[in-house]
Amino acid sequence: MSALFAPTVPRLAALPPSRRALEIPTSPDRPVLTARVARLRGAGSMVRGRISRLSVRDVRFPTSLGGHGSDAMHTDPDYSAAYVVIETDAEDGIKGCGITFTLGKGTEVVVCAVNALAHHVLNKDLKDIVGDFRGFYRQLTSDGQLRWIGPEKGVVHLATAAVLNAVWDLWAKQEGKPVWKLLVDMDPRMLVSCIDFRYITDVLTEEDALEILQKGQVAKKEREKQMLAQGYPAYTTSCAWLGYSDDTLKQLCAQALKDGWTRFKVKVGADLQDDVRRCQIIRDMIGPEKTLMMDANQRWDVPEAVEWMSKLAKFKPLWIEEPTSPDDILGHAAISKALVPLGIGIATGEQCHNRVIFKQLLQAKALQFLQIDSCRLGSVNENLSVLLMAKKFEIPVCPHAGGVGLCELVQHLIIFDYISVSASLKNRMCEYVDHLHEHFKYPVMIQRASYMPPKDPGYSTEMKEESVKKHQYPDGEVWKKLLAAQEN
Ligand SMILES: C[C@H](O)[C@@H](O)[C@@H](O)[C@H](O)C(=O)O
Ligand SMILES: [Mg+2]
Repeated sequence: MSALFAPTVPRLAALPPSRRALEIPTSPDRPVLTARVARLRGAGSMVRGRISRLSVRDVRFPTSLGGHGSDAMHTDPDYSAAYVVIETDAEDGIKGCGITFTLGKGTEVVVCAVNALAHHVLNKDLKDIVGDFRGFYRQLTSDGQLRWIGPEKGVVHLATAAVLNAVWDLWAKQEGKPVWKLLVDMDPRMLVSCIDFRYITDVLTEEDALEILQKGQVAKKEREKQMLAQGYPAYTTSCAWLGYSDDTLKQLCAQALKDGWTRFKVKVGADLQDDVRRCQIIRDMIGPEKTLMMDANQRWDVPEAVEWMSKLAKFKPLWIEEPTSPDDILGHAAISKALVPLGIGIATGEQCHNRVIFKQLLQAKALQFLQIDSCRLGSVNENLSVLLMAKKFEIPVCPHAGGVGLCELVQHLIIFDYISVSASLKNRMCEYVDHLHEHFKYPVMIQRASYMPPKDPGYSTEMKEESVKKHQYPDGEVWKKLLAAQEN
């Protein structure tokens, strides 16, 4: 269902001045706002226009019909997105598109949350937003009424990500650069000004962040060239969804090997005997040298995770992903302590609420591979803080991708990370899943099992209008047919 927001009179205008002050969460550093805007202008920035319109649509793909995306906890996922488009009055016709990844019915709840946040964006000058991005991020995440159903977690945070992803897309399009390049070229002080450091200054201060980013400037040009020539290494999850038959698994694995893939992820966690059989098939097919990862999608309690993985250790997995609840930091630490001696690392992050939980996972030595997600955290802004914390703790970042659009988005973050932050490819790779790219205007490009840096301006978030129309729920052609068939 589509919800459209025409320009409205700002809600604040109706309030007496005394209340207005209460309604606007002040930016931590509003006094330097003008300095930042000046810096933007000084950098020859092209930023322009006032946000005049925001629309959000519920777009769903019936992936559950083929068992695609299935795991031990999500047995029938319909890959979906709350798809946000923002427009400005700048008359250049450029729109910012943002998504957040959801599953089926969850989308309608996220769409409501985007609508509830829309007034923070409407009638704002893009220049003011990006000139004080930290302040704007905090305005969205500190809404005095909406933060009660977060804060910075769950539905309201997914919605924040969709909105901010659209802002980043708009900004990068206006600058004529892909987001990764916008970030790589950005002055480190400006990058730092996009991050909300609240709650993480015990491990990462603004000064620490600046120092990391300044060090990252060294040999940056060479790393950029390297990325453009070779791309960022990827692994595939496409062969081994839990709902696939052994025949499908074998067929897809054979094809992936032919296509040059060397790193594979298999879903586990529902039934031990099934896991043993499927892991044996895949290990036999890929041989002892290629990399295998396992993903339990939060299925186990802590002792169960250790016991189960001890039985799968013979298949030499590099990591077990989400062995238990994503909120259980100490549980992850305990599992890590038990499994690292067996050569198995812990990976987690696709359902990690925010930078605070990532901070604690790092502090507690609860993970060996950190999986950022472009749509679960508060967009580029919050992801920047996590990339910098991971660098400080020297933990490799291996982003979560797949779903619908996650590969398109996260490639920008990890390419930036390599060029400007980590400067390392050791133990690093980005997830790839071969679904639904055809619905995007600027789909990812994979060559030799690597992500080739996107060249089109923006965040690669724009979907093809005909795909959106067809898959909108429940009125799109695809869903009308499916729903009618269900009734008969
Ligand atoms: C429901 C989804 O497909 C998940 O299974 C998927 O994101 C997965 O955890 C992954 O790591 O790719
Ligand atoms: Mg996973």
